Amino acid sequence: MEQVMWDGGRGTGGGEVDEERCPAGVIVTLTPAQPNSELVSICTTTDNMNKNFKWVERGYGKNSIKLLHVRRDSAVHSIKEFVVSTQLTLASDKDYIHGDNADVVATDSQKNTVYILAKKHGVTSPEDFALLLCSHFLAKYPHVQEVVITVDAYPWRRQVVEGRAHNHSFIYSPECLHTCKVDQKRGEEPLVTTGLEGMRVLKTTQSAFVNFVSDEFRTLPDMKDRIFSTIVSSSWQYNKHKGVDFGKIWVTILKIINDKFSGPPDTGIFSPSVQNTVHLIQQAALTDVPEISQIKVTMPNKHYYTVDLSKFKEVGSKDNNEVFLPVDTPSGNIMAVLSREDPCQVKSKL
Ligand SMILES: O=c1[nH]c(=O)c2[nH]c(=O)[nH]c2[nH]1
Repeated sequence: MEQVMWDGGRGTGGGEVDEERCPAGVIVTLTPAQPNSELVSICTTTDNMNKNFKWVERGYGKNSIKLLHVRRDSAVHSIKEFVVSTQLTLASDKDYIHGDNADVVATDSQKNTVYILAKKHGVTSPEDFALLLCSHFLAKYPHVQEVVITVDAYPWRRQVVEGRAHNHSFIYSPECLHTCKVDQKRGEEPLVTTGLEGMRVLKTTQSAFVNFVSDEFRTLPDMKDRIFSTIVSSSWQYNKHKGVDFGKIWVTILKIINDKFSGPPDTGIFSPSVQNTVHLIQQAALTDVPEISQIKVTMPNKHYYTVDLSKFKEVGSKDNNEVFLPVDTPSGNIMAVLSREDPCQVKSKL
Protein backbone atom coordinates (compact mmCIF):
# COMPACT_ATOMS: atom_id res chain seq x y z
CA MET A 1 0.00 0.00 0.00
CA GLU A 2 1.37 3.36 -0.91
CA GLN A 3 1.01 6.04 1.69
CA VAL A 4 2.11 9.60 1.12
CA MET A 5 2.44 11.82 4.12
CA TRP A 6 1.28 15.20 3.02
CA ASP A 7 0.83 18.52 4.72
CA GLY A 8 -2.21 19.45 2.60
CA GLY A 9 -3.85 21.66 5.15
CA ARG A 10 -0.93 23.90 5.81
CA GLY A 11 -1.75 27.51 5.13
CA THR A 12 -5.10 26.69 3.49
CA GLY A 13 -7.24 26.99 6.58
CA GLY A 14 -7.16 23.18 7.08
CA GLY A 15 -9.08 20.27 5.58
CA GLU A 16 -8.79 21.23 1.92
CA VAL A 17 -7.14 19.02 -0.69
CA ASP A 18 -4.03 20.44 -2.26
CA GLU A 19 -4.42 19.13 -5.83
CA GLU A 20 -0.83 19.82 -6.76
CA ARG A 21 0.72 17.87 -3.97
CA CYS A 22 -1.65 14.91 -3.83
CA PRO A 23 -1.69 13.23 -7.25
CA ALA A 24 -4.97 12.47 -9.05
CA GLY A 25 -6.48 8.99 -8.72
CA VAL A 26 -5.77 8.52 -5.08
CA ILE A 27 -8.15 8.44 -2.17
CA VAL A 28 -7.43 11.21 0.24
CA THR A 29 -8.18 10.86 3.89
CA LEU A 30 -7.96 13.98 5.93
CA THR A 31 -7.23 13.39 9.56
CA PRO A 32 -8.48 16.05 11.95
CA ALA A 33 -5.93 18.60 12.96
CA GLN A 34 -4.42 17.94 16.36
CA PRO A 35 -4.29 20.84 18.76
CA ASN A 36 -1.00 22.68 18.29
CA SER A 37 0.03 20.57 15.34
CA GLU A 38 -0.12 20.92 11.60
CA LEU A 39 -2.84 19.14 9.65
CA VAL A 40 -1.53 15.85 8.27
CA SER A 41 -3.24 14.03 5.43
CA ILE A 42 -2.73 10.50 4.14
CA CYS A 43 -3.08 9.59 0.45
CA THR A 44 -3.85 5.90 -0.09
CA THR A 45 -3.63 4.36 -3.57
CA THR A 46 -6.30 1.91 -4.70
CA ASP A 47 -3.85 0.08 -6.96
CA ASN A 48 -1.82 -2.98 -5.99
CA MET A 49 1.11 -2.43 -3.70
CA ASN A 50 3.74 -0.12 -5.08
CA LYS A 51 6.30 -2.24 -6.94
CA ASN A 52 9.09 -0.51 -5.05
CA PHE A 53 7.91 -2.13 -1.82
CA LYS A 54 7.74 -5.69 -0.56
CA TRP A 55 6.30 -7.37 2.49
CA VAL A 56 8.77 -8.18 5.22
CA GLU A 57 6.15 -9.59 7.54
CA ARG A 58 2.41 -9.40 7.98
CA GLY A 59 -0.08 -11.19 10.15
CA TYR A 60 -2.97 -10.59 12.47
CA GLY A 61 -4.44 -12.31 15.48
CA LYS A 62 -5.56 -11.93 19.07
CA ASN A 63 -3.09 -11.36 21.85
CA SER A 64 -3.33 -12.14 25.57
CA ILE A 65 -6.24 -14.58 25.40
CA LYS A 66 -6.56 -15.68 29.02
CA LEU A 67 -7.62 -19.24 29.69
CA LEU A 68 -7.98 -21.42 32.76
CA HIS A 69 -8.56 -25.10 32.03
CA VAL A 70 -9.69 -27.43 34.83
CA ARG A 71 -9.43 -31.18 34.40
CA ARG A 72 -12.07 -32.87 36.54
CA ASP A 73 -11.94 -36.51 35.50
CA SER A 74 -11.67 -37.70 39.12
CA ALA A 75 -11.66 -36.15 42.58
CA VAL A 76 -8.10 -35.07 41.77
CA HIS A 77 -8.39 -31.96 39.62
CA SER A 78 -5.60 -30.38 37.53
CA ILE A 79 -5.35 -26.83 36.26
CA LYS A 80 -3.55 -24.98 33.49
CA GLU A 81 -3.72 -21.20 33.25
CA PHE A 82 -2.43 -19.85 29.93
CA VAL A 83 -2.12 -16.57 28.14
CA VAL A 84 -2.39 -17.39 24.44
CA SER A 85 -1.69 -15.22 21.40
CA THR A 86 -2.58 -16.18 17.85
CA GLN A 87 -1.30 -14.85 14.55
CA LEU A 88 -2.37 -15.86 11.06
CA THR A 89 -0.78 -14.88 7.77
CA LEU A 90 -3.00 -15.31 4.75
CA ALA A 91 -1.85 -16.36 1.28
CA SER A 92 -3.49 -13.26 -0.16
CA ASP A 93 -2.69 -9.71 0.88
CA LYS A 94 -5.96 -8.28 -0.42
CA ASP A 95 -7.01 -7.54 3.17
CA TYR A 96 -4.08 -5.15 3.56
CA ILE A 97 -4.03 -3.82 0.00
CA HIS A 98 -7.72 -3.41 -0.77
CA GLY A 99 -9.45 -3.70 2.56
CA ASP A 100 -11.15 -6.84 1.22
CA ASN A 101 -12.00 -8.93 4.29
CA ALA A 102 -13.42 -11.97 2.46
CA ASP A 103 -10.53 -14.22 3.64
CA VAL A 104 -10.14 -12.71 7.08
CA VAL A 105 -10.69 -15.08 10.00
CA ALA A 106 -11.66 -12.44 12.55
CA THR A 107 -9.41 -12.12 15.54
CA ASP A 108 -12.57 -12.60 17.58
CA SER A 109 -13.11 -16.00 15.89
CA GLN A 110 -9.47 -16.85 16.60
CA LYS A 111 -10.09 -16.13 20.29
CA ASN A 112 -13.23 -18.32 20.26
CA THR A 113 -11.20 -21.12 18.63
CA VAL A 114 -8.81 -21.15 21.60
CA TYR A 115 -11.68 -21.75 24.03
CA ILE A 116 -13.47 -24.29 21.81
CA LEU A 117 -10.32 -26.41 21.29
CA ALA A 118 -9.52 -26.27 25.01
CA LYS A 119 -13.01 -27.57 25.78
CA LYS A 120 -12.96 -30.25 23.04
CA HIS A 121 -9.41 -31.57 23.44
CA GLY A 122 -8.34 -30.48 26.92
CA VAL A 123 -4.98 -28.93 27.65
CA THR A 124 -1.78 -30.75 28.52
CA SER A 125 1.41 -28.79 27.85
CA PRO A 126 1.64 -25.24 26.41
CA GLU A 127 3.55 -26.70 23.44
CA ASP A 128 0.95 -29.38 22.65
CA PHE A 129 -1.85 -26.83 22.88
CA ALA A 130 0.03 -24.45 20.56
CA LEU A 131 0.67 -27.32 18.10
CA LEU A 132 -3.03 -28.21 18.19
CA LEU A 133 -4.00 -24.61 17.39
CA CYS A 134 -1.50 -24.45 14.51
CA SER A 135 -2.73 -27.65 12.89
CA HIS A 136 -6.36 -26.61 13.41
CA PHE A 137 -5.99 -23.23 11.70
CA LEU A 138 -4.00 -24.72 8.79
CA ALA A 139 -6.47 -27.59 8.28
CA LYS A 140 -9.62 -25.50 8.63
CA TYR A 141 -8.59 -22.55 6.44
CA PRO A 142 -6.72 -23.54 3.23
CA HIS A 143 -5.91 -19.88 2.55
CA VAL A 144 -3.94 -19.53 5.80
CA GLN A 145 -0.25 -19.65 4.98
CA GLU A 146 1.37 -19.47 8.39
CA VAL A 147 0.26 -19.71 12.02
CA VAL A 148 2.21 -18.47 15.01
CA ILE A 149 0.93 -19.31 18.46
CA THR A 150 2.52 -18.23 21.72
CA VAL A 151 1.52 -19.59 25.11
CA ASP A 152 2.68 -18.37 28.52
CA ALA A 153 1.84 -20.76 31.33
CA TYR A 154 1.24 -19.45 34.84
CA PRO A 155 3.20 -21.28 37.56
CA TRP A 156 0.45 -22.94 39.59
CA ARG A 157 1.55 -25.82 41.85
CA ARG A 158 -0.60 -28.27 43.76
CA GLN A 159 -0.86 -27.40 47.47
CA VAL A 160 0.63 -29.79 49.98
CA VAL A 161 -1.47 -29.87 53.16
CA GLU A 162 -0.59 -32.02 56.19
CA GLY A 163 2.15 -33.57 54.07
CA ARG A 164 -0.28 -34.70 51.33
CA ALA A 165 -0.95 -33.39 47.84
CA HIS A 166 -4.31 -31.61 47.82
CA ASN A 167 -6.99 -32.79 45.39
CA HIS A 168 -8.13 -29.38 44.19
CA SER A 169 -6.18 -26.57 45.86
CA PHE A 170 -3.22 -24.85 44.21
CA ILE A 171 -0.64 -22.22 45.10
CA TYR A 172 0.84 -19.67 42.74
CA SER A 173 4.62 -20.28 42.79
CA PRO A 174 6.24 -17.67 40.62
CA GLU A 175 9.73 -19.19 40.53
CA CYS A 176 9.65 -18.70 36.78
CA LEU A 177 7.32 -18.72 33.78
CA HIS A 178 7.06 -21.42 31.13
CA THR A 179 6.66 -19.84 27.71
CA CYS A 180 6.43 -21.30 24.24
CA LYS A 181 6.04 -20.34 20.61
CA VAL A 182 5.03 -22.58 17.72
CA ASP A 183 5.44 -21.30 14.18
CA GLN A 184 4.07 -23.47 11.38
CA LYS A 185 4.07 -22.65 7.69
CA ARG A 186 1.78 -24.55 5.34
CA GLY A 187 3.47 -27.75 4.13
CA GLU A 188 6.27 -27.49 6.69
CA GLU A 189 6.96 -28.99 10.08
CA PRO A 190 6.14 -26.76 13.05
CA LEU A 191 9.06 -25.00 14.72
CA VAL A 192 8.64 -25.29 18.49
CA THR A 193 10.51 -22.95 20.83
CA THR A 194 10.14 -23.24 24.58
CA GLY A 195 11.25 -20.71 27.13
CA LEU A 196 11.79 -20.14 30.79
CA GLU A 197 11.60 -16.59 32.12
CA GLY A 198 12.04 -14.60 35.29
CA MET A 199 14.03 -17.08 37.37
CA ARG A 200 15.69 -14.86 39.97
CA VAL A 201 18.59 -16.47 41.83
CA LEU A 202 21.38 -15.26 44.10
CA LYS A 203 24.43 -16.86 45.65
CA THR A 204 26.64 -15.30 48.30
CA THR A 205 29.98 -16.82 47.33
CA GLN A 206 31.69 -19.00 44.68
CA SER A 207 31.61 -16.16 42.17
CA ALA A 208 34.51 -14.03 40.97
CA PHE A 209 35.40 -11.64 38.18
CA VAL A 210 39.12 -10.90 37.76
CA ASN A 211 41.77 -10.22 35.12
CA PHE A 212 39.55 -8.25 32.74
CA VAL A 213 40.78 -5.37 30.57
CA SER A 214 42.76 -2.89 32.60
CA ASP A 215 42.99 0.54 30.99
CA GLU A 216 42.12 4.18 31.62
CA PHE A 217 38.38 3.34 31.53
CA ARG A 218 38.51 0.78 34.31
CA THR A 219 37.50 1.52 37.90
CA LEU A 220 36.16 -1.90 38.93
CA PRO A 221 38.66 -3.82 41.08
CA ASP A 222 39.27 -7.54 40.67
CA MET A 223 36.60 -9.37 42.67
CA LYS A 224 37.73 -12.76 43.97
CA ASP A 225 34.57 -13.39 45.96
CA ARG A 226 31.37 -11.57 45.12
CA ILE A 227 27.60 -11.91 45.21
CA PHE A 228 26.18 -13.35 41.99
CA SER A 229 22.54 -12.61 41.31
CA THR A 230 20.63 -12.81 38.07
CA ILE A 231 17.20 -13.22 36.52
CA VAL A 232 17.63 -16.11 34.10
CA SER A 233 15.77 -16.28 30.80
CA SER A 234 16.31 -19.11 28.42
CA SER A 235 14.69 -20.41 25.25
CA TRP A 236 15.47 -23.47 23.18
CA GLN A 237 14.42 -24.74 19.78
CA TYR A 238 13.29 -28.30 19.22
CA ASN A 239 14.46 -30.35 16.24
CA LYS A 240 11.29 -32.49 16.37
CA HIS A 241 7.82 -32.23 17.86
CA LYS A 242 6.28 -35.70 17.68
CA GLY A 243 6.59 -37.82 20.81
CA VAL A 244 8.42 -35.11 22.74
CA ASP A 245 7.67 -34.80 26.46
CA PHE A 246 7.89 -31.01 26.56
CA GLY A 247 7.08 -30.82 30.28
CA LYS A 248 9.87 -33.24 31.20
CA ILE A 249 12.42 -31.36 29.09
CA TRP A 250 11.39 -28.05 30.67
CA VAL A 251 12.07 -29.51 34.12
CA THR A 252 15.38 -31.00 32.91
CA ILE A 253 16.60 -27.62 31.65
CA LEU A 254 15.40 -25.87 34.82
CA LYS A 255 17.46 -28.41 36.80
CA ILE A 256 20.53 -27.86 34.60
CA ILE A 257 20.29 -24.08 35.19
CA ASN A 258 20.02 -24.65 38.94
CA ASP A 259 22.90 -27.15 38.99
CA LYS A 260 25.25 -24.97 36.98
CA PHE A 261 24.39 -21.84 38.95
CA SER A 262 24.24 -23.34 42.46
CA GLY A 263 26.33 -26.53 42.33
CA PRO A 264 26.25 -29.14 45.11
CA PRO A 265 24.58 -28.00 48.36
CA ASP A 266 27.72 -28.08 50.53
CA THR A 267 30.37 -26.71 48.22
CA GLY A 268 28.57 -24.96 45.37
CA ILE A 269 30.14 -24.43 41.95
CA PHE A 270 32.70 -21.74 41.17
CA SER A 271 31.78 -19.11 38.57
CA PRO A 272 34.71 -17.14 37.12
CA SER A 273 32.22 -14.98 35.18
CA VAL A 274 28.57 -14.83 34.18
CA GLN A 275 29.69 -15.65 30.63
CA ASN A 276 31.18 -18.95 31.80
CA THR A 277 28.07 -19.91 33.77
CA VAL A 278 25.90 -19.17 30.71
CA HIS A 279 28.09 -21.45 28.62
CA LEU A 280 28.13 -24.31 31.18
CA ILE A 281 24.32 -24.31 31.12
CA GLN A 282 24.16 -24.33 27.32
CA GLN A 283 26.73 -27.11 26.97
CA ALA A 284 24.92 -29.32 29.47
CA ALA A 285 21.52 -28.68 27.85
CA LEU A 286 22.73 -29.56 24.33
CA THR A 287 24.54 -32.63 25.69
CA ASP A 288 21.69 -33.96 27.84
CA VAL A 289 18.69 -33.06 25.66
CA PRO A 290 19.07 -34.43 22.11
CA GLU A 291 15.63 -33.09 21.13
CA ILE A 292 16.86 -29.48 21.12
CA SER A 293 18.96 -27.90 18.40
CA GLN A 294 19.93 -24.61 20.03
CA ILE A 295 19.58 -22.76 23.29
CA LYS A 296 19.68 -19.11 24.24
CA VAL A 297 20.51 -18.08 27.79
CA THR A 298 20.35 -14.51 29.08
CA MET A 299 21.69 -13.54 32.48
CA PRO A 300 21.53 -9.93 33.56
CA ASN A 301 24.14 -9.35 36.24
CA LYS A 302 22.11 -7.84 39.10
CA HIS A 303 24.75 -5.93 41.01
CA TYR A 304 25.03 -5.84 44.80
CA TYR A 305 27.66 -3.33 45.84
CA THR A 306 29.43 -3.43 49.17
CA VAL A 307 28.36 -0.45 51.26
CA ASP A 308 31.38 1.65 52.27
CA LEU A 309 31.24 1.73 56.06
CA SER A 310 34.93 2.58 56.57
CA LYS A 311 34.14 6.10 57.82
CA PHE A 312 32.01 4.80 60.70
CA LYS A 313 34.09 4.29 63.83
CA GLU A 314 31.90 1.52 65.27
CA VAL A 315 32.46 -0.73 62.26
CA GLY A 316 35.06 1.04 60.16
CA SER A 317 37.98 -1.11 61.16
CA LYS A 318 36.19 -4.31 60.14
CA ASP A 319 35.85 -5.47 56.54
CA ASN A 320 32.27 -5.26 55.36
CA ASN A 321 31.17 -8.40 53.58
CA GLU A 322 27.69 -8.45 55.10
CA VAL A 323 25.91 -5.23 54.14
CA PHE A 324 25.26 -4.64 50.43
CA LEU A 325 23.37 -2.17 48.29
CA PRO A 326 21.12 -3.91 45.73
CA VAL A 327 21.29 -1.95 42.47
CA ASP A 328 18.28 -2.26 40.16
CA THR A 329 19.78 -0.58 37.12
CA PRO A 330 21.96 -0.67 35.21
CA SER A 331 22.76 -4.35 35.22
CA GLY A 332 25.27 -6.14 33.07
CA ASN A 333 23.56 -8.13 30.35
CA ILE A 334 25.22 -11.33 29.28
CA MET A 335 23.66 -13.61 26.69
CA ALA A 336 24.62 -16.29 24.20
CA VAL A 337 22.91 -18.59 21.74
CA LEU A 338 24.60 -21.96 21.31
CA SER A 339 23.66 -24.31 18.51
CA ARG A 340 24.77 -27.74 17.40
CA GLU A 341 27.42 -27.63 14.69
CA ASP A 342 25.49 -30.26 12.76
CA PRO A 343 21.87 -30.69 13.90
CA CYS A 344 21.46 -33.73 11.59
CA GLN A 345 23.89 -35.80 13.66
CA VAL A 346 21.61 -35.62 16.67
CA LYS A 347 18.45 -36.18 14.63
CA SER A 348 19.80 -39.51 13.40
CA LYS A 349 20.36 -40.62 17.00
CA LEU A 350 16.77 -39.83 18.06
O1 LIG B 1 30.75 -11.86 35.11
C1 LIG B 1 30.92 -10.70 34.70
N1 LIG B 1 31.12 -10.48 33.37
C2 LIG B 1 31.34 -9.23 32.85
O2 LIG B 1 31.53 -9.07 31.62
C3 LIG B 1 31.34 -8.16 33.75
N2 LIG B 1 31.51 -6.83 33.60
C4 LIG B 1 31.39 -6.26 34.82
O3 LIG B 1 31.47 -5.02 35.06
N3 LIG B 1 31.17 -7.22 35.77
C5 LIG B 1 31.13 -8.41 35.12
N4 LIG B 1 30.92 -9.66 35.58
